[in-house]
Amino acid sequence: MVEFNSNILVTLALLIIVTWAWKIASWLFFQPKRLEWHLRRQGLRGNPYRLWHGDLKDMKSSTLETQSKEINLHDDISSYAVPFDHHIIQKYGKKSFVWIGPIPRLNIMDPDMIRDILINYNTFHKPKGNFLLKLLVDGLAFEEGERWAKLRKILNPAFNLHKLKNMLPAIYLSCSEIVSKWETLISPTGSSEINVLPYLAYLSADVISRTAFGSSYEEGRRIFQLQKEQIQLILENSQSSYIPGWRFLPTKSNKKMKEINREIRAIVKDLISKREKKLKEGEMKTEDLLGMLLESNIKEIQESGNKKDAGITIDQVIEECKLFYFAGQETTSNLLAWTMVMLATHRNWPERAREEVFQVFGNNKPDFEGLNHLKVAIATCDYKVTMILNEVLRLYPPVSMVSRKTYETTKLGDVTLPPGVEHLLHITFVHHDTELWGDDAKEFNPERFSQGVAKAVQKPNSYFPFGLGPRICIGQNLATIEAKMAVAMILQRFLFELSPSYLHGPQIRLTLQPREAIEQHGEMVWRLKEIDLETRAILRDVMSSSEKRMRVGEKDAKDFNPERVANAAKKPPNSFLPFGLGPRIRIGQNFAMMEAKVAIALILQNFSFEVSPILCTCSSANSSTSVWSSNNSK
Ligand code: HEM
Repeated sequence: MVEFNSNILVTLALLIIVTWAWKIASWLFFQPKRLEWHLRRQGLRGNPYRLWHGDLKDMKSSTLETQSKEINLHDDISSYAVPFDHHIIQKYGKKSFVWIGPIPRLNIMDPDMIRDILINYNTFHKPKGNFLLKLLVDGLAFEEGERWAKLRKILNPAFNLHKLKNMLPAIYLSCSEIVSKWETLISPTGSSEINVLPYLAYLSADVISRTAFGSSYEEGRRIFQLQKEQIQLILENSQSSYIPGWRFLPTKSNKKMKEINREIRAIVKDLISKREKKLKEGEMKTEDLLGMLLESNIKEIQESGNKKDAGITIDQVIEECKLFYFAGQETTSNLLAWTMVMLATHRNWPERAREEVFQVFGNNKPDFEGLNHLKVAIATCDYKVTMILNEVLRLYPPVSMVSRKTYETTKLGDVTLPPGVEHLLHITFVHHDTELWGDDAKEFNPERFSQGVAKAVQKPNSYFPFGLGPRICIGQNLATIEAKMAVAMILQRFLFELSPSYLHGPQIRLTLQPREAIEQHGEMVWRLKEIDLETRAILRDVMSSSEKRMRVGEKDAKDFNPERVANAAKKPPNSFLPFGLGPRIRIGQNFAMMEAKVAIALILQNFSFEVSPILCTCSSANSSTSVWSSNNSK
């Protein structure tokens, strides 16, 4: 009997071992080989499958090698930020694939395919099984099918543009805190070098804290810090190959990640219960995301006739709140960081946008009483600032790629995909494609959006910084309002330029970030110069009078006649070149002009002056001393 039992046990153990061995062999070898055969048969190309790692090792080394170097602002960022995929596309063409371990991932850059994939969200799913990412966030962004539809229905009302306008005071407070802080950091001489990155990160975390929880940044601070730590751990883990079951092992980093997750959940839970208590006591209006989410949830339950599974549980509410932080913080702060880089290096654009900001905001700081005006201002401050933000989102899309996976045989264009293939929709590559955007695709030119997004694109679906279709970013309006408000308030108060120590090198760590943000030790510094109220008024006048000057004709070439410069465009090309010409034109041109305009305007406002009789105009520049006699005109 004992012998019989032990025979059964041995057979069972053997059976289990053989089954697992077969599963592992299939997962590591037979399945990838079968998928490869299907793809190659249909004209798709990529590296031959290499056991377990696929292309992961090459991907890691090519990223490290490429990103150890610095690039110029005008260089192509696609080959820098996503070097391996870029290399594969160059080598095998647009119909190519990359091996993510044993899984082939197609490179998708065709706008029609992008539409087909993102519209058919029930066929093309978000790849599941990324446990590490799930530790960081879960909820709407990772749900599928009916669960996703139910959640989206409950969450949608909270992100409605009309409701978001009620959050303007909260967003204003966050922006105001940052610009006031910068004002205090600026030295009495009026200009200072400030590392703006931490402030931009603070700003978008603060906006989420205030709009989601109606509380200050301080209360949400811990969540923000913990999520940053979690992202770091996840990135470290995701760089090694995936091993099934690894997550259950009590490794140091697995334990740390679970601990962080528990702490974040506890903080959010506490915030929610305080919120619910206040709601019950009728103390607080429901004008924050959490309040609206809870309200919308109650409505959903009531409309379903109080069905048990209608609405969402407290655990799901916690996940959504974590998701707001995750999805909204880094994305928006990177949008702002790239906007500042672009404005600092394309000086005519801040001037043009500043003019618009002065027109809608006036010279005064917007304050609480002026919030109604602010609502109108933000809605109308819609031209140049929006053009700039659209162009930044095109060139530096914070979410630079989205992925999908098919779990059944699916047709995509002229290819039939076997189940198990992933798709990477390269937002950056599509946004930089000269076939879709013209020869200047890689240049910063907000003008292309002057007639709106629909007219800027040559082919539909070639611009999708917020995704497309039913799963388009739910926070798009919130991010846009925050970015507009922040850019407007920064332009209204500061002139800025990049510090010479800035190193350009956009890299993807979940989002597309400046190199400094990743290296953490580097600094993305701007030389900020505060524009005081008086100067703002002068600046505004200088700007509007420049329009009048444009209409004036020319006089004799040797006379001092500033009016002629306004007509320089009518002169033969290249006959006015005080800052040089071509690609090496002085980078500081606009900054110098702005500074000179402000200085001259202030001098003219405060002094009348004349050249002293002792000034000798024919002596050499080195030996002569310019002397003015001035009278304070006040
Ligand atoms: C500049 C800022 C932002 C950018 C560029 C951005 C980009 C995107 C993109 C491309 C997607 C689609 C992902 C996919 O299809 O796989 C997405 C989805 C999402 N975003 Fe954003 N986002 C931004 C800000 C925000 C903010 C502020 C929030 C919330 C507070 C947010 C919440 C979400 C959520 C919840 C989803 C998932 C939607 C769903 O699956 O139904 N995002 N975002």
